[in-house]
Amino acid sequence: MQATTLGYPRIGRARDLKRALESFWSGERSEADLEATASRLRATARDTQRAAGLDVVPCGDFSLYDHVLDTALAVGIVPERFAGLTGLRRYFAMARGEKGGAAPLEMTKWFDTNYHHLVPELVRGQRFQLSDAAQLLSYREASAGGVARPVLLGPVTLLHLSKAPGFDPLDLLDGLLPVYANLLRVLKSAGADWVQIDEPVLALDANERLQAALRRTYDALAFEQRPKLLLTSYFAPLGDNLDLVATLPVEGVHLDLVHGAADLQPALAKIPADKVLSLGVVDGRNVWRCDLRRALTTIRTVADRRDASRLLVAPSCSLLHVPVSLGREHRLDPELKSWLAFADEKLGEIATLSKGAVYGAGAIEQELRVSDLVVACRAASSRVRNETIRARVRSFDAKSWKRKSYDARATAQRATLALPLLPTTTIGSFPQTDDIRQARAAHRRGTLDTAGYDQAMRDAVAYAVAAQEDIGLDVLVHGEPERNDMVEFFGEQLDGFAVTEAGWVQSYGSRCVKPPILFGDVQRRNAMTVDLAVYAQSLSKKPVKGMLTGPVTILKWSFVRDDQPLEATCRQIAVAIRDEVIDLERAGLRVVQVDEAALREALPLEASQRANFLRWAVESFRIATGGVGDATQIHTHMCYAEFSDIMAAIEALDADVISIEAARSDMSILSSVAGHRLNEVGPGVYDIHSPRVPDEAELAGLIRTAVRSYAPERVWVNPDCGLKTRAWRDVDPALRALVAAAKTVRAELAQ
Ligand SMILES: CN1c2c(nc(N)[nH]c2=O)NC[C@@H]1CNc1ccc(C(=O)N[C@@H](CCC(=O)N[C@@H](CCC(=O)N[C@@H](CCC(=O)O)C(=O)O)C(=O)O)C(=O)O)cc1
Ligand SMILES: N[C@@H](CCS)C(=O)O
Ligand SMILES: [Zn+2]
Repeated sequence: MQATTLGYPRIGRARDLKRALESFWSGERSEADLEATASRLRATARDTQRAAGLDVVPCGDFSLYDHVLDTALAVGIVPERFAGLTGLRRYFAMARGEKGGAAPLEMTKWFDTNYHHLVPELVRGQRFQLSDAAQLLSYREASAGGVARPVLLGPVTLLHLSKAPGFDPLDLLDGLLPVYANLLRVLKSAGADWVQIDEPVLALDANERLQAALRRTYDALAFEQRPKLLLTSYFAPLGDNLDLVATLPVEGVHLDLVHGAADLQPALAKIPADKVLSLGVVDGRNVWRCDLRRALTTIRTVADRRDASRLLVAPSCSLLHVPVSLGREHRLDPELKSWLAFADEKLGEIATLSKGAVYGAGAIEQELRVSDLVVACRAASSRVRNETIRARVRSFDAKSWKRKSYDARATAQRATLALPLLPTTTIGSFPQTDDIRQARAAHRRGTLDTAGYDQAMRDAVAYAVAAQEDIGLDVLVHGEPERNDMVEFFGEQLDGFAVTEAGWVQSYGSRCVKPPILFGDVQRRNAMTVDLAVYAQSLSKKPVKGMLTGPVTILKWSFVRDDQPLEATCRQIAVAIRDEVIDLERAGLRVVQVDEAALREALPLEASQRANFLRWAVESFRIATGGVGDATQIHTHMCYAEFSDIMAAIEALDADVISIEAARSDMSILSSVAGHRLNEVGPGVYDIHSPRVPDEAELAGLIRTAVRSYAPERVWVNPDCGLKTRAWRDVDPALRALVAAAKTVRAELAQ
């Protein structure tokens, strides 16, 4: 029995990677500095995992930006437009774009997580070649001090996640497999005994096309001179893919026994006994301490039937999705803290379980007792349940969210808002400048008092409103300066949530989030956003949008309690947001946006669970937004473009206006939107994830595409997402170009 992980957080304890990347991009630090930080981070990850008692440590799980991009580069998938570039310049151009340069790769969510990966671009007749030695180097680096297992993204998942205009990416599999075979040979000759090959497509519902590709792949890779393969999938049960997995010619299989506990018995029956099983019993997606006794029972069930030398104890998935260490949390309530385990604490749990499995429960008696106590205390804690909240939440039913028809609402809204055709707006946030962040940091440290901080935020709002007036936007926002993050900000104010000091998790590249911890019943104590929204509205005659995060997004981007169905938790958040929407309307705001940026990402991977999820997700949104009058215009926003499969649910949200990401994919989302009654739609025309500043002609072209596929009187013009990551020097010209482009197309339509 050996203890292992599938991957470790890359960003470092103090977000060292973020700082190293951003200073490299700004030209302050050299490539050598960046590589030195990366190498130090990999060494620290290895040392930490070994010191925690892990027997096998993964390598190659580190990435400077994204592991899907790394894999694409390793096999030579480089779009033609980057052909003139090499090395890190090419790498980051593909990841983020360059000013005045080619557009970067698209970015999308890694399965149902808040981690974004880049989308490799394939062409017909795509040639592959082994072109990057990163895996080999990381293996050499890691194996110097102990047993290391290289991690590779599998060929089927790589192709499945890639863009292949007009053809099936899996058609290219035969050309790709020899490159993987070469890579495996190289790793073998460097000494790698095992390679972890991640094929999370196996968490998707079984389909013949993927299954055939997986069969073809692992048959082709079943040659003698290669390392043994540990095939992993995670985030959902293998389900109907289990029969396939059980018969693939690989030497080991990982099971996510947290999200796929139902796989265990069939896996034991079907996976041949001579294969290694990796038992993912520690939750790699959430922050609750593992119920060690329960996990040990699971491991024992397997150990009773299998040779222990062929078992691994592991987290359910890579630890990429949880913060690094609880060691940096000094302000968390001690009771709540005692319930938690971040990545480093999870390493300890894995090592303990492996010890308990080898030497018996007696060898970990102390740890089991503490774990039992935590489980019992959490279940009995008065912090978790509040009957008053529960009674109030139960009182909301379909009557509470019924609004009049869109047509009736639109008439009322047109009368009060008096907007032009193709109204222009933004998604909510304006640049989080150094001044804003420093004011917040000073306030946190106690060197700026609350009055001073509030004034700094009001100044930022005034600046944003004046800028929007000057630029000529039609519906304004206050700019969200007071929000460290669109979810954490609400987590700080709602009962039932706790926030961390340093619980950072990578979202994309150098960008991180600090998901709040939703541990108990949720309610709103006080108005959370009304003051600044009212202040912003007082500065302009144009309508200002109140700005809130929706219940599904708050739920999805928090670490959520696992002691009740998500539906019940989401409803509680919905009622709290409803109170805020109503307060904004009462305070005079005529437009309120309730972002559901995470709705698509929250869609369960298993098709059988989707309808139920979509029902309660839609109900939650409608509870949140259904308390206002007809003339109040409800906007929502989603910054994840893959939603052709949830269009009916998006329609059922019945928002008056929805803004959606579209720019990086050349408005291809419009083909899904057309044919649906989505009321009014704002397909994003400005890709805010890139430092590129779009020009007016490019934006006008995208707006023309939009009005060709959707009735012009229902089209809005806006960026893809919030502007918090950009600088005013870029935002200002980009939004001026956006307003000018809207005017140009408006004039064309009037002819
Ligand atoms: C829309 N997106 C979001 C997602 N998930 C969320 N939870 N929130 C989102 O907005 N998922 C999908 C996308 C992902 N997009 C982004 C975009 C931008 C960021 C980002 O910029 N993150 C920031 C961190 C934001 C934050 O919390 N800032 C704090 C400052 C924290 C800080 O740096 N503190 C310093 C201390 C400073 C001092 O004391 O001197 C420190 O801790 O060292 C704030 O504003 O107060 C980032 O920098 O990565 C994320 C996702
Ligand atoms: N209102 C938020 C939405 C991001 S998804 C923002 O503008 O940053
Ligand atoms: Zn967004």
